Amino acid sequence: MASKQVNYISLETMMMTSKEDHTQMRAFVTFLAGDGDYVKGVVGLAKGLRKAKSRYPLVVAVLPDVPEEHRNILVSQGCVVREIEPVYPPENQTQFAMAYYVINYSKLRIWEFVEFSKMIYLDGDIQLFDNIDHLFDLPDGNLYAVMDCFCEKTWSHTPQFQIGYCQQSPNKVQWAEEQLGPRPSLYFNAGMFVFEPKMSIYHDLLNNLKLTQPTPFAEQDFLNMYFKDIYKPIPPIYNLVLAMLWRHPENIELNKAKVVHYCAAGSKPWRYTGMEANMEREDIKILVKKWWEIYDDESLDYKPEEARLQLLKAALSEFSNDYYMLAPSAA
Ligand SMILES: O=c1ccn([C@@H]2O[C@H](COP(=O)(O)OP(=O)(O)O)[C@@H](O)[C@H]2O)c(=O)[nH]1
Ligand SMILES: OC[C@H]1O[C@H](O[C@@H]2[C@@H](O)[C@H](O)[C@@H](O)[C@H](O)[C@@H]2O)[C@H](O)[C@@H](O)[C@H]1O
Ligand SMILES: [Mn+2]
Repeated sequence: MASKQVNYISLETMMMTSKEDHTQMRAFVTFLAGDGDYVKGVVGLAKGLRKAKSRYPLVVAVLPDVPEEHRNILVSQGCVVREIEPVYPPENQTQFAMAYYVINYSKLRIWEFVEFSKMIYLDGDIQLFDNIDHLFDLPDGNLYAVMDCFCEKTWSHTPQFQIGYCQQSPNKVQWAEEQLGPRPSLYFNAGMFVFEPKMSIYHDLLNNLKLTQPTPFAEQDFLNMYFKDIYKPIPPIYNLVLAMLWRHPENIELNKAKVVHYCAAGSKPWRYTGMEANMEREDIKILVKKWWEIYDDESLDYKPEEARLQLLKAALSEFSNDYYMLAPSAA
């Protein structure tokens, strides 16, 4: 019996011929700036995506000031590291809600990652506790994100905060149109959003930025202005803004949260002390502990050989399906 000559084509060739059309390239993307401790957030995110068995890679858009050592840590965790140039807002006297928000405009560079047809942006202070790959299948042409909450004092500069209005509970305090003008459009938290990179949008974003007076929530305000006509809200389980736990508990089912956003003051797990307002809450302590369990779990570290094997298995199963369909029936 002649040995069955099997020509093992390269894994890369297999992947090139895989069913998934390469215009359907998809990835998660996050943003990292500075040489500080946010790199821990990104490592945690990479491990959380692995624990959730996501099919897609994590691209990290890094500013030039991210040190080689941090970039190597991210590569060792299976991340795709892409350096971007900073984006600055026009000259301004704005008091940003947080002084460092000025660097967050650099997030806009992710619209030029056009080798990907669809991406999900996640802040570095976000963690996944369930698989959200299905969000990549949301219809094209919209930007999908979770609605924010206006009740924290970081919003004290806004009319909605001053009258106690919040889009999360629109009937609690009515928005008086005659005095205040039209109700604000639905407003999303820019810590997580599903979007399609496109050069035409990228250039239009940067051109519009030059003409837009910066505001306290920096690029988040700008993105809400720019995408207000195509923004589509998705449920809070996809970006639990922690303040919702004490501001709108009726809107939250904590055990169903697939994505948690550690954006409340004092809630960054890698800096957590429990001293700031609301940080002594049991649910906050549990969420911080859950973040550390993933961060410290060595079984979730990236293992290149295992990753290649997974790729090979996926490619072989697709390839063999095609092969048996094409191969002559056995004699
Ligand atoms: O020194 C910093 C500050 C911010 N970021 C990135 O910018 C995102 C937005 O900032 P942050 O999450 O602190 O804003 P918040 O959601 O807490 O308002 C972070 O998640 C990080 O991805 C960073 O890499 N280094
Ligand atoms: O640079 C502006 C930032 O704006 C957002 O911050 C949050 C945070 O400040 C909370 O403390 C507020 O309560 C919340 O409403 C606000 O959205 C995004 O999460 C972040 O990625 C970034 O875009
Ligand atoms: Mn954040």
